[in-house]
Amino acid sequence: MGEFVVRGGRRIDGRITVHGAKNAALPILAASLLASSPVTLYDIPRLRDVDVMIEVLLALGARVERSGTTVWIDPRDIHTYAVPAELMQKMRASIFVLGPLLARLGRASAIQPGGCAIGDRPIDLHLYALTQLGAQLTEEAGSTELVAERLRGAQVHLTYPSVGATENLMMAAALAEGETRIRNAAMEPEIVDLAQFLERMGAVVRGAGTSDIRIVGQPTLTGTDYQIIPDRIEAATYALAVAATGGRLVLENCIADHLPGLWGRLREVGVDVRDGEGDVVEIVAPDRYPVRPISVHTGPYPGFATDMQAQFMAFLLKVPGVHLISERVFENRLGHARELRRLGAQIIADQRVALIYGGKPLRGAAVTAGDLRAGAALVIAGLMAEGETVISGREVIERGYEQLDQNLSQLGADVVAR
Ligand SMILES: CC(=O)N[C@H]1[C@@H](OP(=O)(O)OP(=O)(O)OC[C@H]2O[C@@H](n3ccc(=O)[nH]c3=O)[C@H](O)[C@@H]2O)O[C@H](CO)[C@@H](O)[C@@H]1O
Ligand SMILES: C=C(OP(=O)(O)O)C(=O)O
Repeated sequence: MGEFVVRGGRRIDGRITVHGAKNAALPILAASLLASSPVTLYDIPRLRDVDVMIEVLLALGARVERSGTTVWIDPRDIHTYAVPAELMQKMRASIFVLGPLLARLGRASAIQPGGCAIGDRPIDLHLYALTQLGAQLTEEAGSTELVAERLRGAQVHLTYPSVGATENLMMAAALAEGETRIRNAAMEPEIVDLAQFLERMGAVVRGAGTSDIRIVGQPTLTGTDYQIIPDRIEAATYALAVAATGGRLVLENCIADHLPGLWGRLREVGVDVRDGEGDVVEIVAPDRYPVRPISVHTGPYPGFATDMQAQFMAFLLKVPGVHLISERVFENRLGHARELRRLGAQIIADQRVALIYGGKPLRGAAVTAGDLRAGAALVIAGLMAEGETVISGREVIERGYEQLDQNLSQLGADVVAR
Protein backbone atom coordinates (compact mmCIF):
# COMPACT_ATOMS: atom_id res chain seq x y z
CA MET A 1 0.00 0.00 0.00
CA GLY A 2 1.38 3.42 -0.94
CA GLU A 3 1.26 6.48 1.29
CA PHE A 4 1.00 10.24 1.11
CA VAL A 5 3.29 12.08 3.49
CA VAL A 6 2.07 15.57 4.32
CA ARG A 7 4.01 18.17 6.29
CA GLY A 8 1.57 20.76 7.48
CA GLY A 9 1.66 24.45 8.12
CA ARG A 10 2.25 25.81 4.62
CA ARG A 11 -0.02 28.26 2.81
CA ILE A 12 -1.53 27.45 -0.53
CA ASP A 13 -1.05 29.91 -3.36
CA GLY A 14 -1.49 29.41 -7.07
CA ARG A 15 -3.78 28.10 -9.75
CA ILE A 16 -4.79 24.69 -10.97
CA THR A 17 -6.98 23.33 -13.72
CA VAL A 18 -9.69 20.93 -12.63
CA HIS A 19 -9.65 17.57 -14.46
CA GLY A 20 -12.62 15.89 -16.15
CA ALA A 21 -15.15 14.42 -13.74
CA LYS A 22 -14.66 10.81 -12.64
CA ASN A 23 -18.36 10.41 -11.92
CA ALA A 24 -19.33 11.68 -15.37
CA ALA A 25 -16.58 9.77 -17.19
CA LEU A 26 -17.48 6.34 -15.77
CA PRO A 27 -21.12 6.20 -16.95
CA ILE A 28 -20.26 7.91 -20.26
CA LEU A 29 -17.53 5.33 -20.96
CA ALA A 30 -20.16 2.64 -20.30
CA ALA A 31 -22.70 4.48 -22.50
CA SER A 32 -20.24 4.34 -25.39
CA LEU A 33 -21.20 0.66 -25.68
CA LEU A 34 -24.59 1.78 -27.03
CA ALA A 35 -23.12 3.20 -30.23
CA SER A 36 -23.00 1.48 -33.61
CA SER A 37 -19.81 3.36 -34.57
CA PRO A 38 -16.73 4.66 -32.70
CA VAL A 39 -16.87 7.26 -29.95
CA THR A 40 -14.14 9.74 -28.94
CA LEU A 41 -14.21 11.16 -25.42
CA TYR A 42 -12.15 14.14 -24.28
CA ASP A 43 -11.06 15.15 -20.77
CA ILE A 44 -11.27 11.64 -19.37
CA PRO A 45 -9.25 11.80 -16.12
CA ARG A 46 -6.26 9.49 -15.69
CA LEU A 47 -7.55 7.63 -12.66
CA ARG A 48 -7.56 4.07 -11.41
CA ASP A 49 -11.34 3.80 -11.76
CA VAL A 50 -11.13 4.86 -15.40
CA ASP A 51 -8.44 2.21 -15.98
CA VAL A 52 -10.81 -0.41 -14.57
CA MET A 53 -13.75 0.79 -16.70
CA ILE A 54 -11.54 0.54 -19.79
CA GLU A 55 -10.58 -3.01 -18.75
CA VAL A 56 -14.30 -3.78 -18.53
CA LEU A 57 -14.96 -2.40 -22.04
CA LEU A 58 -12.05 -4.42 -23.44
CA ALA A 59 -13.26 -7.59 -21.69
CA LEU A 60 -16.67 -7.16 -23.34
CA GLY A 61 -15.05 -7.00 -26.79
CA ALA A 62 -14.77 -3.25 -27.44
CA ARG A 63 -11.63 -1.79 -28.97
CA VAL A 64 -10.20 1.05 -26.89
CA GLU A 65 -7.31 3.43 -27.52
CA ARG A 66 -6.16 6.05 -25.07
CA SER A 67 -3.86 8.99 -25.52
CA GLY A 68 -3.56 11.35 -22.57
CA THR A 69 -7.08 12.38 -21.63
CA THR A 70 -8.61 11.30 -24.94
CA VAL A 71 -10.21 7.87 -25.18
CA TRP A 72 -11.41 6.29 -28.44
CA ILE A 73 -13.86 3.41 -28.21
CA ASP A 74 -15.10 1.14 -30.98
CA PRO A 75 -17.97 -0.86 -29.47
CA ARG A 76 -19.23 -2.48 -32.69
CA ASP A 77 -17.96 -5.98 -31.97
CA ILE A 78 -18.90 -6.42 -28.33
CA HIS A 79 -19.69 -10.07 -27.79
CA THR A 80 -19.59 -10.78 -24.06
CA TYR A 81 -22.56 -10.04 -21.86
CA ALA A 82 -20.96 -11.05 -18.55
CA VAL A 83 -18.92 -8.51 -16.61
CA PRO A 84 -15.82 -10.37 -15.31
CA ALA A 85 -16.17 -10.94 -11.57
CA GLU A 86 -12.70 -9.62 -10.73
CA LEU A 87 -13.49 -6.29 -12.42
CA MET A 88 -16.83 -6.01 -10.60
CA GLN A 89 -14.93 -6.62 -7.37
CA LYS A 90 -12.35 -3.98 -8.24
CA MET A 91 -14.93 -1.27 -8.89
CA ARG A 92 -18.66 -1.14 -8.23
CA ALA A 93 -19.15 1.42 -11.04
CA SER A 94 -18.67 -1.56 -13.41
CA ILE A 95 -22.41 -2.02 -12.82
CA PHE A 96 -22.97 0.86 -15.30
CA VAL A 97 -22.46 -1.51 -18.22
CA LEU A 98 -25.58 -3.56 -17.33
CA GLY A 99 -28.02 -1.15 -19.02
CA PRO A 100 -25.97 -0.75 -22.23
CA LEU A 101 -25.26 -4.51 -22.50
CA LEU A 102 -28.92 -5.35 -22.08
CA ALA A 103 -29.85 -2.82 -24.75
CA ARG A 104 -27.15 -3.93 -27.21
CA LEU A 105 -26.99 -7.70 -26.66
CA GLY A 106 -30.34 -8.47 -25.00
CA ARG A 107 -28.52 -9.98 -22.02
CA ALA A 108 -26.29 -8.80 -19.19
CA SER A 109 -24.86 -10.47 -16.13
CA ALA A 110 -22.61 -9.58 -13.24
CA ILE A 111 -21.88 -10.64 -9.70
CA GLN A 112 -23.67 -8.54 -7.09
CA PRO A 113 -21.23 -5.85 -5.92
CA GLY A 114 -20.58 -6.07 -2.21
CA GLY A 115 -20.94 -3.23 0.26
CA CYS A 116 -18.03 -0.87 0.73
CA ALA A 117 -16.53 1.37 3.39
CA ILE A 118 -19.37 3.91 3.06
CA GLY A 119 -22.40 1.61 3.18
CA ASP A 120 -24.21 -1.44 1.83
CA ARG A 121 -24.84 0.11 -1.57
CA PRO A 122 -27.41 -2.36 -2.96
CA ILE A 123 -28.32 -2.34 -6.67
CA ASP A 124 -32.01 -3.13 -6.24
CA LEU A 125 -33.11 0.15 -7.87
CA HIS A 126 -30.89 -0.46 -10.93
CA LEU A 127 -32.43 -3.92 -11.36
CA TYR A 128 -35.98 -2.74 -10.70
CA ALA A 129 -35.58 0.01 -13.29
CA LEU A 130 -34.29 -2.37 -15.95
CA THR A 131 -37.06 -4.91 -15.32
CA GLN A 132 -39.60 -2.11 -15.85
CA LEU A 133 -38.32 -1.90 -19.44
CA GLY A 134 -39.19 -5.59 -19.84
CA ALA A 135 -36.02 -7.38 -18.75
CA GLN A 136 -36.36 -10.75 -16.96
CA LEU A 137 -34.23 -10.91 -13.85
CA THR A 138 -32.62 -14.01 -12.36
CA GLU A 139 -30.65 -13.73 -9.17
CA GLU A 140 -28.76 -16.68 -7.76
CA ALA A 141 -25.65 -17.41 -5.71
CA GLY A 142 -24.56 -13.78 -5.63
CA SER A 143 -24.94 -13.18 -9.36
CA THR A 144 -27.52 -11.33 -11.40
CA GLU A 145 -28.66 -11.92 -14.96
CA LEU A 146 -31.00 -9.81 -17.05
CA VAL A 147 -32.48 -10.94 -20.35
CA ALA A 148 -34.73 -9.06 -22.79
CA GLU A 149 -35.57 -9.81 -26.41
CA ARG A 150 -36.66 -6.20 -26.85
CA LEU A 151 -36.65 -3.37 -24.31
CA ARG A 152 -39.81 -1.27 -24.22
CA GLY A 153 -40.13 2.25 -22.85
CA ALA A 154 -42.06 2.54 -19.58
CA GLN A 155 -42.95 4.85 -16.72
CA VAL A 156 -40.46 4.20 -13.92
CA HIS A 157 -40.78 5.72 -10.48
CA LEU A 158 -37.59 5.49 -8.42
CA THR A 159 -38.28 5.31 -4.68
CA TYR A 160 -34.95 7.17 -4.15
CA PRO A 161 -33.24 9.44 -6.71
CA SER A 162 -30.26 7.11 -7.12
CA VAL A 163 -27.62 8.53 -9.43
CA GLY A 164 -26.46 5.14 -10.70
CA ALA A 165 -29.95 3.70 -11.16
CA THR A 166 -31.05 6.81 -13.10
CA GLU A 167 -27.97 6.48 -15.33
CA ASN A 168 -28.39 2.75 -15.98
CA LEU A 169 -32.03 3.31 -16.87
CA MET A 170 -31.30 6.28 -19.15
CA MET A 171 -28.73 4.22 -21.06
CA ALA A 172 -31.04 1.23 -21.56
CA ALA A 173 -33.97 3.50 -22.46
CA ALA A 174 -31.95 5.20 -25.19
CA LEU A 175 -32.13 1.99 -27.30
CA ALA A 176 -35.58 0.87 -26.10
CA GLU A 177 -38.72 1.01 -28.21
CA GLY A 178 -40.82 4.09 -27.36
CA GLU A 179 -40.69 6.59 -24.53
CA THR A 180 -39.39 6.06 -21.00
CA ARG A 181 -40.33 8.46 -18.26
CA ILE A 182 -38.26 8.48 -15.07
CA ARG A 183 -39.98 9.97 -12.03
CA ASN A 184 -37.97 10.98 -8.98
CA ALA A 185 -34.87 10.87 -11.18
CA ALA A 186 -31.50 12.01 -9.81
CA MET A 187 -30.67 15.60 -10.83
CA GLU A 188 -26.86 15.68 -10.47
CA PRO A 189 -24.77 17.51 -13.12
CA GLU A 190 -23.34 14.11 -14.11
CA ILE A 191 -26.87 13.06 -15.14
CA VAL A 192 -27.10 16.11 -17.40
CA ASP A 193 -23.71 15.27 -18.88
CA LEU A 194 -24.80 11.70 -19.65
CA ALA A 195 -28.04 13.03 -21.19
CA GLN A 196 -26.08 15.37 -23.44
CA PHE A 197 -23.83 12.54 -24.55
CA LEU A 198 -26.84 10.33 -25.34
CA GLU A 199 -28.38 13.18 -27.31
CA ARG A 200 -25.17 13.62 -29.28
CA MET A 201 -25.50 9.94 -30.23
CA GLY A 202 -29.05 10.54 -31.47
CA ALA A 203 -31.27 9.78 -28.46
CA VAL A 204 -34.01 12.22 -27.49
CA VAL A 205 -33.69 13.16 -23.81
CA ARG A 206 -35.81 15.81 -22.12
CA GLY A 207 -35.77 17.06 -18.54
CA ALA A 208 -32.30 15.91 -17.45
CA GLY A 209 -31.41 17.98 -14.40
CA THR A 210 -35.01 17.78 -13.15
CA SER A 211 -36.69 14.89 -11.35
CA ASP A 212 -38.77 14.04 -14.43
CA ILE A 213 -36.74 12.74 -17.37
CA ARG A 214 -38.19 11.51 -20.67
CA ILE A 215 -36.18 9.48 -23.14
CA VAL A 216 -37.37 8.50 -26.59
CA GLY A 217 -35.40 5.42 -27.58
CA GLN A 218 -33.90 4.99 -31.06
CA PRO A 219 -33.27 1.84 -33.12
CA THR A 220 -29.56 2.73 -33.27
CA LEU A 221 -27.27 5.35 -31.79
CA THR A 222 -24.26 6.65 -33.68
CA GLY A 223 -20.77 7.29 -32.36
CA THR A 224 -19.82 10.87 -31.64
CA ASP A 225 -17.18 12.90 -29.84
CA TYR A 226 -17.82 14.43 -26.46
CA GLN A 227 -16.05 16.43 -23.76
CA ILE A 228 -16.68 15.49 -20.12
CA ILE A 229 -17.63 18.14 -17.54
CA PRO A 230 -15.08 19.22 -14.90
CA ASP A 231 -14.91 17.28 -11.64
CA ARG A 232 -16.89 19.31 -9.11
CA ILE A 233 -15.69 17.17 -6.22
CA GLU A 234 -12.04 17.61 -7.15
CA ALA A 235 -12.70 21.38 -7.35
CA ALA A 236 -14.42 21.33 -3.93
CA THR A 237 -11.53 19.38 -2.42
CA TYR A 238 -8.93 21.97 -3.52
CA ALA A 239 -11.22 24.83 -2.46
CA LEU A 240 -11.54 23.28 1.00
CA ALA A 241 -7.78 22.69 1.17
CA VAL A 242 -7.13 26.41 0.66
CA ALA A 243 -9.94 27.38 3.04
CA ALA A 244 -8.37 25.12 5.68
CA THR A 245 -4.81 26.39 5.31
CA GLY A 246 -5.20 30.05 4.38
CA GLY A 247 -3.98 31.48 1.11
CA ARG A 248 -5.26 31.95 -2.38
CA LEU A 249 -6.31 29.59 -5.13
CA VAL A 250 -7.55 30.09 -8.66
CA LEU A 251 -9.52 27.12 -9.97
CA GLU A 252 -9.73 26.94 -13.74
CA ASN A 253 -12.30 24.71 -15.44
CA CYS A 254 -14.58 24.91 -12.41
CA ILE A 255 -18.35 25.26 -12.88
CA ALA A 256 -19.33 27.04 -9.66
CA ASP A 257 -23.05 26.26 -10.06
CA HIS A 258 -22.30 22.53 -9.78
CA LEU A 259 -21.42 22.99 -6.11
CA PRO A 260 -24.54 24.34 -4.39
CA GLY A 261 -24.08 24.69 -0.66
CA LEU A 262 -20.30 25.01 -0.73
CA TRP A 263 -19.60 28.60 -1.72
CA GLY A 264 -22.32 30.07 0.51
CA ARG A 265 -20.95 28.28 3.55
CA LEU A 266 -17.40 29.36 2.79
CA ARG A 267 -18.51 32.98 2.35
CA GLU A 268 -20.47 32.79 5.62
CA VAL A 269 -17.21 32.35 7.56
CA GLY A 270 -15.31 35.00 5.63
CA VAL A 271 -13.73 33.20 2.69
CA ASP A 272 -13.69 35.47 -0.34
CA VAL A 273 -15.07 33.43 -3.26
CA ARG A 274 -15.07 35.16 -6.64
CA ASP A 275 -16.99 33.36 -9.30
CA GLY A 276 -15.47 34.92 -12.39
CA GLU A 277 -16.10 34.55 -16.09
CA GLY A 278 -15.11 31.53 -18.14
CA ASP A 279 -15.40 28.84 -15.47
CA VAL A 280 -12.80 30.41 -13.18
CA VAL A 281 -13.30 30.60 -9.42
CA GLU A 282 -10.89 32.47 -7.15
CA ILE A 283 -10.79 31.67 -3.45
CA VAL A 284 -8.98 33.84 -0.91
CA ALA A 285 -9.01 32.40 2.61
CA PRO A 286 -8.32 34.26 5.84
CA ASP A 287 -5.71 33.00 8.33
CA ARG A 288 -8.28 32.91 11.14
CA TYR A 289 -12.01 32.36 11.26
CA PRO A 290 -14.60 33.88 13.59
CA VAL A 291 -16.54 31.66 16.00
CA ARG A 292 -19.36 30.49 13.73
CA PRO A 293 -21.23 27.19 14.22
CA ILE A 294 -22.00 25.56 10.88
CA SER A 295 -24.41 22.76 10.16
CA VAL A 296 -24.53 20.66 7.03
CA HIS A 297 -26.85 17.85 5.90
CA THR A 298 -25.87 15.93 2.82
CA GLY A 299 -28.53 15.08 0.26
CA PRO A 300 -29.23 14.37 -3.38
CA TYR A 301 -28.48 17.29 -5.74
CA PRO A 302 -29.03 20.19 -5.29
CA GLY A 303 -28.37 19.21 -1.68
CA PHE A 304 -24.89 19.29 -0.19
CA ALA A 305 -22.91 16.56 -2.00
CA THR A 306 -22.03 13.56 0.13
CA ASP A 307 -18.78 13.28 -1.85
CA MET A 308 -17.49 16.50 -0.25
CA GLN A 309 -18.76 15.83 3.27
CA ALA A 310 -15.49 14.33 4.56
CA GLN A 311 -13.36 17.15 3.14
CA PHE A 312 -15.80 19.70 4.59
CA MET A 313 -15.46 18.06 8.01
CA ALA A 314 -11.68 18.48 7.81
CA PHE A 315 -12.13 22.17 6.95
CA LEU A 316 -14.54 22.69 9.88
CA LEU A 317 -11.73 21.68 12.23
CA LYS A 318 -10.25 25.09 11.43
CA VAL A 319 -13.38 27.12 12.23
CA PRO A 320 -13.99 27.85 15.95
CA GLY A 321 -17.38 26.65 17.16
CA VAL A 322 -19.33 23.42 17.50
CA HIS A 323 -20.44 22.20 14.08
CA LEU A 324 -22.89 19.54 13.01
CA ILE A 325 -22.69 17.25 10.00
CA SER A 326 -25.39 14.76 9.22
CA GLU A 327 -24.82 12.25 6.43
CA ARG A 328 -28.14 11.42 4.81
CA VAL A 329 -27.13 9.64 1.61
CA PHE A 330 -24.94 6.76 2.80
CA GLU A 331 -25.49 4.98 6.09
CA ASN A 332 -21.85 4.66 7.12
CA ARG A 333 -19.87 7.57 5.68
CA LEU A 334 -18.32 9.15 8.76
CA GLY A 335 -15.40 6.74 9.20
CA HIS A 336 -12.95 9.62 8.68
CA ALA A 337 -14.02 11.08 12.05
CA ARG A 338 -12.10 8.30 13.83
CA GLU A 339 -8.97 8.93 11.73
CA LEU A 340 -9.22 12.71 12.18
CA ARG A 341 -9.28 12.11 15.94
CA ARG A 342 -5.83 10.51 15.63
CA LEU A 343 -4.62 13.97 14.58
CA GLY A 344 -6.10 15.43 17.76
CA ALA A 345 -9.45 16.49 16.29
CA GLN A 346 -12.34 16.68 18.74
CA ILE A 347 -15.24 14.98 17.02
CA ILE A 348 -18.11 12.96 18.42
CA ALA A 349 -19.72 10.78 15.76
CA ASP A 350 -22.04 7.86 15.27
CA GLN A 351 -22.77 6.36 11.83
CA ARG A 352 -24.85 9.28 10.59
CA VAL A 353 -24.18 12.40 12.69
CA ALA A 354 -21.00 14.13 13.83
CA LEU A 355 -20.34 17.03 16.18
CA ILE A 356 -17.09 18.78 15.35
CA TYR A 357 -15.35 21.04 17.86
CA GLY A 358 -13.45 23.36 15.55
CA GLY A 359 -10.61 25.79 16.06
CA LYS A 360 -8.31 23.44 18.01
CA PRO A 361 -4.76 22.63 16.89
CA LEU A 362 -3.99 19.38 15.06
CA ARG A 363 -0.73 17.41 15.15
CA GLY A 364 0.59 14.97 12.55
CA ALA A 365 0.03 11.22 12.99
CA ALA A 366 -0.24 7.97 11.02
CA VAL A 367 -3.74 7.52 9.58
CA THR A 368 -5.54 5.37 7.01
CA ALA A 369 -7.77 6.34 4.09
CA GLY A 370 -10.83 4.09 4.51
CA ASP A 371 -12.44 5.42 1.35
CA LEU A 372 -11.63 7.89 -1.39
CA ARG A 373 -13.10 11.08 0.11
CA ALA A 374 -12.07 10.13 3.64
CA GLY A 375 -8.53 10.01 2.26
CA ALA A 376 -8.90 13.48 0.74
CA ALA A 377 -10.13 14.76 4.11
CA LEU A 378 -7.05 13.34 5.80
CA VAL A 379 -4.80 15.09 3.29
CA ILE A 380 -6.55 18.41 4.07
CA ALA A 381 -6.22 17.79 7.81
CA GLY A 382 -2.55 16.89 7.29
CA LEU A 383 -2.01 20.27 5.58
CA MET A 384 -3.46 21.96 8.69
CA ALA A 385 -1.58 19.86 11.26
CA GLU A 386 1.73 20.61 12.87
CA GLY A 387 4.38 18.08 11.84
CA GLU A 388 4.12 15.04 9.63
CA THR A 389 0.99 13.09 8.71
CA VAL A 390 1.40 9.75 6.98
CA ILE A 391 -1.76 8.64 5.16
CA SER A 392 -1.77 5.03 4.07
CA GLY A 393 -4.12 3.85 1.35
CA ARG A 394 -2.76 6.13 -1.38
CA GLU A 395 -4.32 3.86 -4.04
CA VAL A 396 -7.76 4.50 -2.56
CA ILE A 397 -7.25 8.25 -2.88
CA GLU A 398 -5.90 7.87 -6.40
CA ARG A 399 -9.22 6.28 -7.44
CA GLY A 400 -10.49 9.84 -7.66
CA TYR A 401 -7.62 12.33 -7.65
CA GLU A 402 -5.14 12.75 -10.47
CA GLN A 403 -1.68 13.94 -9.43
CA LEU A 404 -2.83 15.06 -5.99
CA ASP A 405 0.71 15.31 -4.62
CA GLN A 406 2.05 17.23 -7.64
CA ASN A 407 -0.92 19.60 -7.67
CA LEU A 408 -0.65 20.40 -3.98
CA SER A 409 3.15 20.72 -4.13
CA GLN A 410 2.81 23.11 -7.06
CA LEU A 411 0.52 25.21 -4.85
CA GLY A 412 3.19 25.41 -2.14
CA ALA A 413 2.14 22.51 0.10
CA ASP A 414 4.56 19.77 1.18
CA VAL A 415 3.02 16.50 0.00
CA VAL A 416 5.01 13.47 -1.14
CA ALA A 417 3.71 10.19 -2.58
CA ARG A 418 5.73 7.08 -1.67
C1 LIG B 1 -19.57 6.61 -9.81
C2 LIG B 1 -20.54 7.57 -9.24
O1 LIG B 1 -21.14 8.39 -9.93
N1 LIG B 1 -20.70 7.54 -7.92
C3 LIG B 1 -21.54 8.51 -7.22
C4 LIG B 1 -22.97 8.02 -7.20
O2 LIG B 1 -22.98 6.75 -6.54
P1 LIG B 1 -24.24 5.82 -6.58
O3 LIG B 1 -24.87 5.93 -7.94
O4 LIG B 1 -23.81 4.46 -6.12
O5 LIG B 1 -25.16 6.48 -5.52
P2 LIG B 1 -26.72 6.41 -5.43
O6 LIG B 1 -27.26 7.77 -5.69
O7 LIG B 1 -27.21 5.27 -6.25
O8 LIG B 1 -26.91 6.02 -3.89
C5 LIG B 1 -27.54 6.84 -2.96
C6 LIG B 1 -28.23 6.00 -1.91
O9 LIG B 1 -29.17 5.14 -2.53
C7 LIG B 1 -28.96 3.80 -2.12
N2 LIG B 1 -29.27 2.90 -3.24
C8 LIG B 1 -28.73 3.11 -4.46
C9 LIG B 1 -28.99 2.27 -5.53
C10 LIG B 1 -29.84 1.17 -5.32
O10 LIG B 1 -30.12 0.37 -6.22
N3 LIG B 1 -30.39 0.98 -4.07
C11 LIG B 1 -30.13 1.83 -3.03
O11 LIG B 1 -30.63 1.62 -1.91
C12 LIG B 1 -27.48 3.74 -1.78
O12 LIG B 1 -27.17 2.66 -0.93
C13 LIG B 1 -27.28 5.09 -1.11
O13 LIG B 1 -27.68 5.03 0.22
O14 LIG B 1 -23.78 8.94 -6.52
C14 LIG B 1 -23.43 9.11 -5.15
C15 LIG B 1 -24.45 10.05 -4.51
O15 LIG B 1 -24.35 11.32 -5.07
C16 LIG B 1 -22.00 9.61 -5.05
O16 LIG B 1 -21.63 9.58 -3.70
C17 LIG B 1 -21.05 8.70 -5.81
O17 LIG B 1 -19.78 9.28 -5.88
C1 LIG C 1 -18.13 7.20 -3.59
C2 LIG C 1 -17.56 7.62 -4.71
O1 LIG C 1 -17.46 6.91 -5.85
P1 LIG C 1 -18.01 5.43 -6.16
O2 LIG C 1 -19.49 5.55 -6.27
O3 LIG C 1 -17.38 5.09 -7.46
O4 LIG C 1 -17.58 4.54 -5.01
C3 LIG C 1 -16.99 8.98 -4.81
O5 LIG C 1 -16.69 9.41 -5.94
O6 LIG C 1 -16.83 9.66 -3.76
